[in-house]
Amino acid sequence: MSNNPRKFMPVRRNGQQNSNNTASDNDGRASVASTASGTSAGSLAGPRIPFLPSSRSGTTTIRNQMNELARSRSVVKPLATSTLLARPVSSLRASRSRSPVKPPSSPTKTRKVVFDSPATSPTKINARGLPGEEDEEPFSPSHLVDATIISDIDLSVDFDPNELSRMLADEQAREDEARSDALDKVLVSIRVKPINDDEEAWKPDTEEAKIMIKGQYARTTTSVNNEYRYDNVLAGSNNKLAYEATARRHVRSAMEGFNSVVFAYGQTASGKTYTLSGTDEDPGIIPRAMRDVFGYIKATPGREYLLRASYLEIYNEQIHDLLAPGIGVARVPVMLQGTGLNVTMTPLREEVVTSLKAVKEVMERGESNRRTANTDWNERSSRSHSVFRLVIESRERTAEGSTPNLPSASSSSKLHAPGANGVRMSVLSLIDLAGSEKATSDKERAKEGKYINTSLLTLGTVIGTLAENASKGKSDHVPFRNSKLTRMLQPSLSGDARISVICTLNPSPSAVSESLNTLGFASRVKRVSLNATKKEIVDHEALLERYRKEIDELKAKLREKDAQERKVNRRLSMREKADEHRDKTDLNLRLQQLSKLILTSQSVDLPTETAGSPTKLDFDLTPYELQEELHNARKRLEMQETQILSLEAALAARPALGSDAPETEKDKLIAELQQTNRELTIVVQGYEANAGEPLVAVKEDVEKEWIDKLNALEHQLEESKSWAKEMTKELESEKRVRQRLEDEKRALLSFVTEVDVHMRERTSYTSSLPRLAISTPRTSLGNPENKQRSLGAVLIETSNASFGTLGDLREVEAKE
Ligand SMILES: Nc1ncnc2c1ncn2[C@@H]1O[C@H](COP(=O)(O)OP(=O)(O)OP(=O)(O)O)[C@@H](O)[C@H]1O
Repeated sequence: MSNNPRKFMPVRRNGQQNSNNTASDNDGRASVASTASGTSAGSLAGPRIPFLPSSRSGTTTIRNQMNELARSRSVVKPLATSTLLARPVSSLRASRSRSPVKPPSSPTKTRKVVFDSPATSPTKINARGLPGEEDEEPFSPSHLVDATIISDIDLSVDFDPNELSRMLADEQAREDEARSDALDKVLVSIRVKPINDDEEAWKPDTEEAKIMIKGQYARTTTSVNNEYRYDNVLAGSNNKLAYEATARRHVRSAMEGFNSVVFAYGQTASGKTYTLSGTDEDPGIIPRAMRDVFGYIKATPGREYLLRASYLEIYNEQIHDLLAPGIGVARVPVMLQGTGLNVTMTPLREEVVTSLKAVKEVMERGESNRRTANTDWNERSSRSHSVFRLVIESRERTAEGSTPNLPSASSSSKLHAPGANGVRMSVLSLIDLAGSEKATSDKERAKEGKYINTSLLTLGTVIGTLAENASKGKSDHVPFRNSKLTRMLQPSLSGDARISVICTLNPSPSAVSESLNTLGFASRVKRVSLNATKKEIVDHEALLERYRKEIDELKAKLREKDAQERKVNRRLSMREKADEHRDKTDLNLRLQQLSKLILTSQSVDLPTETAGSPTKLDFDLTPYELQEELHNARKRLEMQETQILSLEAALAARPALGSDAPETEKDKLIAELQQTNRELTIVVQGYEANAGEPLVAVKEDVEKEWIDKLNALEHQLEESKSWAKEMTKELESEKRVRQRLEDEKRALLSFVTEVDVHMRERTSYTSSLPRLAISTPRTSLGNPENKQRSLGAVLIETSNASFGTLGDLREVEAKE
């Protein structure tokens, strides 16, 4: 389990873990991973329980808590999504109104109902799952998990509280769709920007989906119509509501195989960008749409998907690929080719995206390219049309086609036979149009304004003609070719897409005439008829199919190699064995890379947050924390792998240039290829640097450890050296003392010898004299030898007394 990063759930460090409803924001995010994977795992492969080390007693409690939480989710989540949806909407509404979802007084009580109260339990339990007081309805097993008893604690901490209502809204939308075929018309919504000024010229009625101009301002216009009705009229700043009302259905349609277009139209500063992009706190249509795309994949186990994103802008009637290499004007402009429904853009870079994070990265890159094109990018952004496109390829999953590193046994039974269906391909286009504006005296602005107004005017004319044709059954010429914008939108506007238009309005009295224009455009768009159909494309056109084929081939090759390996009596040299091993590793690597590009409900990860991993390994981390580090590192590597593959895919998808193509075209292509090559090199270098990062970290740590040790040893050495110096000094002084003593000894000996000689001479002289009657006591001096000795001893003692070194002298003598 720990080998598969997707199955690993990161948990905060330092013993913090998700705990009930007191979890912090960060905990909430961490548990998104578990909830998201837990949901799909619950339906296909059982609940995923995070890796937790069993040896550490401190974490055992955490593990128990987590496991309990996982068990509770495995019971509650599938029912919270699928079972609730399976019930009629009306009954759900009834049950919600009877007993609204409330936080329980004690979190453990609700869980007890799920796990500890078997049907035989004599305890009476009420509909809220609490023992004791009874409700009117007696407890029955069918109430075990129900909308009425699911409390917040049973949902993950990050569970969107409006998820249920969104599902209900979905159901409602589905019913609406089936009833009125609403998506065969353009969905037209008006969004009125809130202004601080009390004075507003317009009065939106969101309930009735109409907007009225206030009396005093109506008189100032030539319009006879003072009230306008649309599919939606929105006021306020809530982007979530705006998304749900205007774009959600279209995103789902795109996932189901219909081309879908959502665009915002309106005067400058009326709120188009706010509606499409939103803010960090309240994301707009594009980020919400992307989240729903991945949510849809997650909720659709029967299909597999390949997503490709592109981002472009139309500025001064030129299309710029915001993801293409080159900067600003150096970038090769995108050309529109083909006619009618077959208009294509080339060269246009499409990048395979496998996660929300990757989509965000693509968008940010696009924005930054936009910025480099013009220092005053903010100004420019409002003066160019920007188009974010997501190509969605999908097909039914087959048992063979299930991703290789996932457990297919449990899911294969749900899958269809191979080749049952072709590949569906659709494009979701999210367009932020430039703001329409009045004439200006500034030359540059006037030029931009001319282009903007030309394209918007052409859009209006095209829409008007289409509306006329539709309502009067005519087939008048539609001037699509008069602007790049309308030409690009031709396939969609011709009916082959589901379209939602959000017309943004500045309610200020000073903008009444612009607002009337916008409402006029909205009314015309409303009359356009659409007839979008699902498209199944031939195999070789779909990247998904190409990848799938390659995957199948790789698998076949691997099987063949395995079979060969098993053959008996197969003798291989070491070199052959190494080659074979390397071949297999390469095949496996490519297989894994391709498999990652194909998204399935199991592989999609909704949470986007990945905590930045520290670059150094801390050996004091617990095994669990190290596992977390590893997980983060793997995620980073995966992202880079995907980036490499996206670039490869972009290369593969590049249209081949015919041999008769003009030289300039060839040069352009070569320049582009060189740039792509450079990018690939940079990414690969980054990848390699990252891949080596753990090693670098280990090396740094080991080095640090050894440097510390070395310093300690050097210190020790210094101490020893100074000790040795001291010793040498002492020895020197000892030596000097010894020398002095020897000199003294020698002097003393010669003195003694001299004295002895002198004494002997004196004795012989005395003995030659006539004997004196001197009475000498009979002591030791009676013996001449003793006499001599005693004198020597006396002298020596005298000399010792004067030098005080007799002991030393004796010692030296003894040694000698
Ligand atoms: N519904 C809204 N709620 C709150 N603020 C809004 C809303 N609509 C627009 N705004 C604010 O009004 C300002 C202008 O909005 P925005 O940039 O979205 O206009 P725009 O139509 O995209 O302009 P342009 O055509 O020049 O690009 C921004 O500061 C934005 O935050």
